[in-house]
Amino acid sequence: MQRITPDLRQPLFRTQSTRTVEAEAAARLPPHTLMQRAGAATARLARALAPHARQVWLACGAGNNGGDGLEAAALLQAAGLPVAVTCLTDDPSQLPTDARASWQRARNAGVRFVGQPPALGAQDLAVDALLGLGLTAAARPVPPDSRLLACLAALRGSAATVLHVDLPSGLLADTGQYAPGLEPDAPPGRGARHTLALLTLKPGLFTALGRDAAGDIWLDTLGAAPPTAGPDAWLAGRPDTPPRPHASHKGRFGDVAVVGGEALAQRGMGMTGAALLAASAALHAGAGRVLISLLGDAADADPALALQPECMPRHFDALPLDRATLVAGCGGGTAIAGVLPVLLQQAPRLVLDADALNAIAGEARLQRLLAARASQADWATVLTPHPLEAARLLQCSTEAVQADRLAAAQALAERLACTVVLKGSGSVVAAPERVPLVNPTGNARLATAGTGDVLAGLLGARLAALPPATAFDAAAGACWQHGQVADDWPQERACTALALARALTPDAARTV
Ligand SMILES: NC(=O)C1=CN([C@@H]2O[C@H](COP(=O)(O)OP(=O)(O)OC[C@H]3O[C@@H](n4cnc5c(N)ncnc54)[C@H](OP(=O)(O)O)[C@@H]3O)[C@@H](O)[C@H]2O)[C@@H](O)CC1
Ligand SMILES: [K+]
Repeated sequence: MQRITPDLRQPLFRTQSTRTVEAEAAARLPPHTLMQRAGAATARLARALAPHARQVWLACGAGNNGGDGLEAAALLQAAGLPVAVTCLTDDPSQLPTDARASWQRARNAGVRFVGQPPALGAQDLAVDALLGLGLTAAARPVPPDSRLLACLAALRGSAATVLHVDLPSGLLADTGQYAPGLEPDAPPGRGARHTLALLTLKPGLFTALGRDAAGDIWLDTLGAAPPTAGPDAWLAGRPDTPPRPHASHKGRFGDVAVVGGEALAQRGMGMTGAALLAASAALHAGAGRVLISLLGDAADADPALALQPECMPRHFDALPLDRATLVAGCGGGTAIAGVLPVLLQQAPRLVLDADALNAIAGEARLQRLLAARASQADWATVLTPHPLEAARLLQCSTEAVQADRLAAAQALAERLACTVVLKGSGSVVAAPERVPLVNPTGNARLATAGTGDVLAGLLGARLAALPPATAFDAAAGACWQHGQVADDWPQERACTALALARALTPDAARTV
């Protein structure tokens, strides 16, 4: 069993791939072995998480996830713990074969079966074995049974430590969304939350609503052989940032040019701050030189630029498009559309964010110019949409993007032939013909204006540095570093976008 941390890259498998792993393992082992191993791993972690529990309550569903819970209940009872089980079926003949055997073992061990969830205190432990990999998203004609809903509400609101077996019940393994009718309808309880993933890690644990539902994640492969097929996605690990040689000069770390920051005078909505944040991030992340080209009359940016004298203002026409890494769109307003055709056709390394994405979504010609970049050898293009911007580009709703974030990011990457960072909880990095990646770092402190601009600037710096990173690796590294700085942020200090930009370093070290 291992605890999952952001440092190590991990393979992720969707439901279908996990089913293959399960079938291959089950075929090699005596009957019931996998469930016994799953129950033993659950019992072991349960005891480690709540060594002083006065009560251990296990909520067990009517499938094999429930079987894992029943198996754990038998072992915990045998170890002398005060165990109570609520089982969603009163008739064991309704259980699948393995789960039926575990039900019998729990009975034989003397486990107490209770109809209703018991009251639990903060030192107690609840084990969630209601629904796992067998959960389906299809809407059901009959509403979920009231005992299931009561158990889910008790688990979710519990003050006790909760250990979810394989998946938090109700959460879909592939997407990190809840199945219809099983969404939480109250704020979560204050107890610690853990998930013990079995056989494989599933992408839904790490993106969309999965992070909040799952808490700390553990993996037990149950001794199953690694899957023969490659993973469906990767959980990113700490990026490999090469050390900077002593004999360095600024040319080695590249020029980043930020284009955006529509002036207040343009439409009465000043957005120069966004471009300045991206520029500051690029500078602190180690770009050799940072140029900034503001759109429109930049007079209102002068005081801010004076505070960051390392950033060099440039007219758009004076930018070295062929040599610099361009970060375009941060606070770009409508003015960005005017310079996009030139950027798309002349800038070999390009990060497109915010209003640049909105402009592209609204103009077929810009989409064609974007897709055409793929035919240029060694050109790199990264898009950094949040879910609404991705929805505009895909011409669908935000809900459709969030319903399967991995699939949406991949679809966008294939359609526009570039690297895509779909931002949000568990940012997804996708590129044509690459296995997508989910970022494990970051937290809700990043949900504040300007942090997206910081990410774009950081990405620009990673793309500009030598030795050259691929667009995919630069994007993955930037997401990881951006989130890690927020994860290391001192509790008592406000995490504003500017402070975040200034906490970046060239080597992804912890510096806050
Ligand atoms: N086999 C093995 O050896 C091993 C299996 N393992 C374990 O088995 C788990 C998978 O077990 P599984 O396939 O039996 O499905 P499971 O997650 O228990 O769910 C089935 C239940 O869900 C219900 N249900 C479905 N959708 C629903 C909805 N929308 N809304 C409401 N209810 C819904 C469905 O209801 P039904 O369709 O029958 O009405 C049925 O009652 C896996 O996660 C791991 O823990 C591991 O121990 C390794 C060894
Ligand atoms: K579960």
